[in-house]
Amino acid sequence: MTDAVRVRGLRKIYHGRPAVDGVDLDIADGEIFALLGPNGAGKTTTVEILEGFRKRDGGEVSVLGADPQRAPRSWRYGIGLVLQNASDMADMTVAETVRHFARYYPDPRPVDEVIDLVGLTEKAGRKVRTLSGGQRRRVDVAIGVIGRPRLLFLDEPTTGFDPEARRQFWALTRTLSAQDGTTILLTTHYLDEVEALAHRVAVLSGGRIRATGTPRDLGGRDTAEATVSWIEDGEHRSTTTAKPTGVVSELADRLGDEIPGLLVTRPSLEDTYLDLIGSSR
Ligand SMILES: Nc1ncnc2c1ncn2[C@@H]1O[C@H](COP(=O)(O)OP(=O)(O)OP(=O)(O)O)[C@@H](O)[C@H]1O
Repeated sequence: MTDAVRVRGLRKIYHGRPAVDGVDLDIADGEIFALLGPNGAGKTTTVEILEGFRKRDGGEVSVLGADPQRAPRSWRYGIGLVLQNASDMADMTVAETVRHFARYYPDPRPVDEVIDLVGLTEKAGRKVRTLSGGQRRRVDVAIGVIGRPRLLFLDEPTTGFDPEARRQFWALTRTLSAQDGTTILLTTHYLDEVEALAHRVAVLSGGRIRATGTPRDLGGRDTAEATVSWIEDGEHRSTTTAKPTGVVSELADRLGDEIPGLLVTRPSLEDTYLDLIGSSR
């Protein structure tokens, strides 16, 4: 598999202080990759360097096979950006806005097809400023994908969404990934978004990658000790163990096949994330 993004030893310094301090990243073609980190971690700086909007102070960067600082204009056609409120332009309708952006690309998707993809067909004739926040964000996505990008950057895409709008947005992101094989780099503060969408996630804190993995195995949480809890003699009991299956079968021998109140848990993504960023501070 080829890599859509390859970064080695990336550094960016502001006023003598590193904001990005030796970051390595590999994002495979077709992957949904999340960059997760607290405020000031260096996410925006990293992503804007990958997008070609900021210059780095050190390291190597390859995005779709080119160095963003030296890439030809045609390179940009392969990149899609979903920026916050890109669609808050003028007094234009949804269709007019999407058509306007289509003109920047040599081989845009059909405007109607993109409006349908983002679920705005019924609103195509409405002025963008009359739409809800979630609907406007869909217009931002339509603008981001109109040029058939191979790599799409989603910057905190669901901030301010209600739960239903978030789920709809997640479904749209999965469709883009599954239908077109679009590689997606997502920055987010939301752990449930990472679990719902990302094939892999990197935790960035203090300008450094603290861990990379699937959301499931991040920081070794899939192999971390489990807590087994149950009810016995009317009391809640629990134990921490590396071998939960053994504990459960022992309990079943003692208490019968239906162990009252049985629960087996491992550290949540939130536990692991807070540990990772906590220990980096
Ligand atoms: N143009 C700039 N000039 C000086 N310092 C900057 C500049 N841009 C970012 N920084 C600093 O670099 C660090 C990383 O900022 P960055 O915006 O990349 O973080 P982030 O992870 O995107 O944070 P957030 O989640 O708050 O958006 C911060 O300490 C920030 O103050």
